[in-house]
Amino acid sequence: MNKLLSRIQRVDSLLCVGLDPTGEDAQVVGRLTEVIDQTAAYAAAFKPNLAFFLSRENGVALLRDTIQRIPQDIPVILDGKFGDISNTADHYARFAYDVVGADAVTVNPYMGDDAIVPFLREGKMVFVLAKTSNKPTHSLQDMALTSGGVLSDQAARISGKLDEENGGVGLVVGATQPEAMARVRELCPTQWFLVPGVGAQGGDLAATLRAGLRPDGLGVLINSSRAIWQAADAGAAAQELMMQINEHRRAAEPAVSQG
Ligand SMILES: O=c1ccn([C@@H]2O[C@H](COP(=O)(O)O)[C@@H](O)[C@H]2O)c(=O)[nH]1
Repeated sequence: MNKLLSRIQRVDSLLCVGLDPTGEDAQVVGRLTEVIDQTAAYAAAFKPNLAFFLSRENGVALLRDTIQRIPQDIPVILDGKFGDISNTADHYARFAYDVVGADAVTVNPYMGDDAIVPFLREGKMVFVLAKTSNKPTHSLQDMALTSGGVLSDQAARISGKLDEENGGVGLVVGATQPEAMARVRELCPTQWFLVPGVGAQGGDLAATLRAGLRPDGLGVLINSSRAIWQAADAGAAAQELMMQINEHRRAAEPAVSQG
């Protein structure tokens, strides 16, 4: 958490650069290096998605080398959407933190706090899936609870409780449904949101920031993966998105932190 805050303050950015490497194995290391080097100046964090590494021969080594390439002061969120019984989750946590060197992970809360607790470690962050950016036909997240609200509210509450007890727990909230984000922000007024869904998925950046930003102008990390990876100039794409985010933050004055 401190690493994230320090980084955000140093670069005045809420941009998370997603690393979902596609393309031939022979080119991928070069492209990863290029994207990291060109975008690092604008990145509050990087988010490699585990699937894009595991789908390659030597994917774990590629992931570890990629994380090592990222400047040390930039937090790395490993998007693995982990979620299993605690004994197994403990091994996922060792993989994420000790084997590949991530600073944070994404976790699926379907199996309850059991699946999340093993990832709570001093100095690390856990982003719990709450309201994701996809819009499935049959959505568990939108199922009504007899107690009122929907199932994703319960994920938000679990993450809030764990954050109160341990610190370092945020949520994943997609940018594609700003009204849902406003609801999660109401339930979780202080926590950090990792926000995928702008760029390739078409999320509305302005509406997302209006709904998700905390009064201090912080609290959201806007992720973009394909739109940066596929850009002819990844650095320019990242800089442009960082500037757009900051314009919207500034427009949401008065309480915005200037860095
Ligand atoms: O709700 C979610 C949770 C995670 N993701 C992941 O974020 C990136 C988004 O990629 P784009 O290319 O910017 O669309 C990708 O790794 C997803 O698996 C998400 O999209 N939505």
